[in-house]
Amino acid sequence: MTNAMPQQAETSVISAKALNLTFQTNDGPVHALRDVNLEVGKGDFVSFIGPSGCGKTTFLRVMADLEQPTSGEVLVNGVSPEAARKARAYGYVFQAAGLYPWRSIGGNIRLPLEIMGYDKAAQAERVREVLELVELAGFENKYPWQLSGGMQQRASIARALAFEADILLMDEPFGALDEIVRDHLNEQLLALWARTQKTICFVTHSIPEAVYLSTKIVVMSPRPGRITDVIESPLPKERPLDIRDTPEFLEIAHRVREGLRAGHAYD
Ligand SMILES: Nc1ncnc2c1ncn2[C@@H]1O[C@H](COP(=O)(O)OP(=O)(O)OP(=O)(O)O)[C@@H](O)[C@H]1O
Repeated sequence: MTNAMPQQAETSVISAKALNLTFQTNDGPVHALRDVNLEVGKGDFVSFIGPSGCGKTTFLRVMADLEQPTSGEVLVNGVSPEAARKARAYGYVFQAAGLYPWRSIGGNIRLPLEIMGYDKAAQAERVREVLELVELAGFENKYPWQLSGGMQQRASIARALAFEADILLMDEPFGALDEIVRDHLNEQLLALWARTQKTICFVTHSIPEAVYLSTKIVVMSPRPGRITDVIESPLPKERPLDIRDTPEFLEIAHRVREGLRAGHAYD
């Protein structure tokens, strides 16, 4: 018997077409994004890597409806970023954990749920679930200052996961952490991604981090901010940390480095 179901075409979760964004500043126009085209499939883990000022954060902010493009189009889940924001299609994790110091960890995670009108029982259930996902079960009543930097960043990820969005936008979430903690969080994030099947857009400055985490690596260069290479990773989904010593890993890292070098102005 043949399967009569048509093969499901890969659905684009993020689709950018001829995207341009120019900031008007007192020193003249800044071309933060120039002719950016990108398709991100469901369940992809996409890293954006490039030197300071190449438009990584701006691109993420366009997806999140925090910046408006000058021209071109971005669709998130097939709709405008504004419609996606209203539908709570994504969670956003910032560079700094950004937890409210006067609220407990549980209170911080509950905040978006309170705003969205989840009832008390559903809030409690969701907080418990996401704290487990980021391995912070039992820390609900602690305050941010009682947690290490890595734990705070995990709590911030838990908050972004709380309202069950399919997309996670992460702007250099581990940039301020030391390498050992960062390695550990990278492992945990991969496990979380595998468990939840989310689509993740992740900004980073680190080549090993981008190669270790991603199914797709987007290399960007500044002035004007544009995409110079998109690498589909041949690495398996199952990735122990020591995969970073394999020839396949080093080959991709080399290609990313070459892409960064080609687009670098050295000024
Ligand atoms: N609101 C703004 N007004 C004017 N210029 C801006 C604004 N936001 C960003 N820019 C400029 O746009 C360019 C891209 O900035 P963006 O923050 O997206 O870069 P980035 O690649 O994320 O950098 P970093 O790695 O340092 O975070 C930079 O030249 C920046 O100075």
